Amino acid sequence: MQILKFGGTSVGTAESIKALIEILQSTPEAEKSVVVLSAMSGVTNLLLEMAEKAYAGLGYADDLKAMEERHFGIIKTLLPAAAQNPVFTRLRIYFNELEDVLQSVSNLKELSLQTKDLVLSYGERCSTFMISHIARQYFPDVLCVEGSELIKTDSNFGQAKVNIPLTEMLIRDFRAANSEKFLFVTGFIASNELGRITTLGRGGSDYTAAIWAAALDATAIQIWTDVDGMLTADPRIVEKAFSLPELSYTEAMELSYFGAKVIYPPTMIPAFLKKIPIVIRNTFNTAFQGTYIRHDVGASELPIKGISSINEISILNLSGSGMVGKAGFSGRLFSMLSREQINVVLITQSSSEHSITFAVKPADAIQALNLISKEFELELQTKKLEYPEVENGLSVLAIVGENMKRTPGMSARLFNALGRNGVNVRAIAQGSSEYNISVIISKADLSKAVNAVHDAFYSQLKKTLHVFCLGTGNIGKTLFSQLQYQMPFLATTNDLEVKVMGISNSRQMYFSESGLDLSQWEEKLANESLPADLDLFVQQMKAMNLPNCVFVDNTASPNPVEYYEDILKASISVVTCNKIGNSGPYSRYAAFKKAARTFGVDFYYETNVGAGLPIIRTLKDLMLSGDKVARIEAILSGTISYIFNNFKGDRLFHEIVKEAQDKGYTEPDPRDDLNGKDFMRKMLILARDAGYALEEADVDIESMLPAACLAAETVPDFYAELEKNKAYFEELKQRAESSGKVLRYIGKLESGKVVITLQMVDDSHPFFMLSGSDNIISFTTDRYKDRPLVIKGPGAGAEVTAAGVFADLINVGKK
Ligand SMILES: NC(=O)C1=CN([C@@H]2O[C@H](COP(=O)(O)OP(=O)(O)OC[C@H]3O[C@@H](n4cnc5c(N)ncnc54)[C@H](O)[C@@H]3O)[C@@H](O)[C@H]2O)C=CC1
Ligand SMILES: N[C@@H](CC=O)C(=O)O
Ligand code: NA
Repeated sequence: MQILKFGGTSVGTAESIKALIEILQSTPEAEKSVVVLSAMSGVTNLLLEMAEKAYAGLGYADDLKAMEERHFGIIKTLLPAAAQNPVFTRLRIYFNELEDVLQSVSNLKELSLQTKDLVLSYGERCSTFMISHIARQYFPDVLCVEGSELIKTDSNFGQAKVNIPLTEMLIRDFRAANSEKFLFVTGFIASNELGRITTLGRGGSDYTAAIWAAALDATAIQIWTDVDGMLTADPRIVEKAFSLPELSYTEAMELSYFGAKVIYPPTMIPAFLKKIPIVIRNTFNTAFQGTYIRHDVGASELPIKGISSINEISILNLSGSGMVGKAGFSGRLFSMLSREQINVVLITQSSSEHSITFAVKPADAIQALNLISKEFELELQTKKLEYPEVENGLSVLAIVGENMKRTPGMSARLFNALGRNGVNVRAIAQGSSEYNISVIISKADLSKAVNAVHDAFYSQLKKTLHVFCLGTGNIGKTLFSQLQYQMPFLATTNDLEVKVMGISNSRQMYFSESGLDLSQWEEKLANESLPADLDLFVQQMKAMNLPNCVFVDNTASPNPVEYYEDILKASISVVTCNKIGNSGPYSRYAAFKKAARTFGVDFYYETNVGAGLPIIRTLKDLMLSGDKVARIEAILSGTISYIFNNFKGDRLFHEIVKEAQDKGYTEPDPRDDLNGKDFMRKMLILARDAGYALEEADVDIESMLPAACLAAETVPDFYAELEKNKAYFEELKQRAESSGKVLRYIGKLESGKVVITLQMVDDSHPFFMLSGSDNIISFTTDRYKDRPLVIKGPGAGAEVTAAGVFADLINVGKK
């Protein structure tokens, strides 16, 4: 025998009532079960409003009419004409009674809790009578039951306490006397010893179901609602929240305590005591098999069951020497609050006993403050206690699950996710049951925090990186197409999803609420963009306050660099291929590193040296493991490498430079390659990463260009000068070729000094054999002393560079 309870939305429309009937029809032995019904959705609130209007002397006739019409509409739609009359008649009686009650409220200007309960009772009475009659069309022995007569309570109207033994006896007797009937029972309402209507408070119809289940030893309670059971988090906050197949009672309790509104577990206690399983089902999606809440849950793969949250909370902090070692202090505090019906949501106490922090609903905060002022007047006056202050604008986030008890590292995972996302934790509480760890955080961070924590715990889901990209040139656009192409691969092999939330070039910027469709970035920028404004771009990125957020700089501009430190300090990781940041003043380079370390985010710039080649990463690993770099020798200009590798036979120097530019090897301004500046930047960055605090002026560059080329004021002038000086380049080439050598532009770091020189090397030199845009780097270190560690490969070009940026992004995502 089961109890089936249908909530307000499940009885709210003709469609949903049809669905309810279908559910009953497909329930095996439905007639043996008991159906408990709520009022039609919105009706309870409407009744309350009518009562209040009557009390205020305002008109309520329209509302009453609307309520009547809603019910009558259902009757006309779902009952054949011949069956309608008795239902109309009964409901008219109810509406007349209700009108009389409201009229007296209006006349007497008196609205007691008792009267309110009476007014509210018409919601369940109307819906249950009506639906039981509709059900009669399909089931022969339906009986509508005024549940209020069987559930006996005290006279605490609005939140009456049930006399369980008496109620259970009445229910059992009633059932025995009607054993052949299919019972449809009003939820929520009960009566006191005088037979006056009372109500059961929050979650009242669930409570009715649980009471009936316990009284009749039901095998299960089905709670039919309008969502897919209990979810891992509030789906309005977390898009990826998913339905839980199974929970223990305790987990359901903990989860619902903060938030999850599907059921109100305290009402389930009668079922809990008798170990009756509860299943939450969706009237509008019967394919969903339900969330089971039961005593004997199986082992779960999930590290936690869910994340619950309270959007708005206030905290009070009480501190002072008067508390230390004072037995009974907290007892006095909390019993006083409970006496005054102030619900304390969470408590933390420092082990020094010097302070207690507790959280309450914002509406209770001022009252709590006043009560404390009174209760501890003496202690406050004698300064044994500090005057407490209320802090508002806070939220609670809690992770819940029985598995936490057995698994170490759960809190580490929670705090790591919060820390990396710059969520400051104001207070922490862990239930001694270890089923729940709660943190108090700023309300502005709640959504980011819940999403970040959800990503951190449910690793079987894709983690989402929220990315903001500057630059849509050579590298930027290649990155977008790689991202777009690799999206499915990322999802399957890396459990990662990359959402580009904002893009900008130097002219326009565009933000997306839900992540940009990368096949449309050009149209979006062209048609739906704002004028580019870097300041605003960064502001907006911060304001969106998204979890796992990354800023990507694919420009060659000094401007974005000004924001890196600030961005890192906002707990947003930075990935950059722009070398200007790391090769500027050393103090700024150091500040980036420090900000990333302090705020627990990543600052990745692999492509600053050798494009996608793993140079920065390799050097970092060497340094991390305590190795010392004695010497670095390298060819790090892909452009110059390409030029020297192709400057052969009768080819002209300036033509090959143009070719390198067309192939995307050069900087946006190719002069930056040929004048050695780009190479200088790379050597400087390497030297700094190797532990040398060098500045640009410390790098000695031998120019490979005649002075006139270096002086060219524009890029076209530069090309013209290169052409004019073709004899110079020709002579260089001849000299090298005639001695069986090749031209190489080589950087060297040794003893803390960096030099970049133009050399001619023969085939005995390790840098002799290069082709295309190859870079080569050799590290001589304490460990790689006799034979250096060498990395070689294409060191320029859009594909390899964008791929390096991409890899940096993925590495941020992996954390
Ligand atoms: N080409 C290569 O092989 C490699 C290039 N890089 C670096 O990649 C970066 C980008 O190079 P390219 O894509 O070739 O340059 P590009 O000139 O093709 O594109 C630069 C983009 O940045 C945008 N931009 C400039 N200032 C901006 C600002 N203040 N705000 C927003 N957007 C701005 C421009 O509108 C353009 O979309 C450079 O820093 C370069 O050093 C790094 C490694 C290798
Ligand atoms: N312009 C650069 C590209 C890589 O940083 C080069 O030619 O090496
Ligand atoms: Na690299």
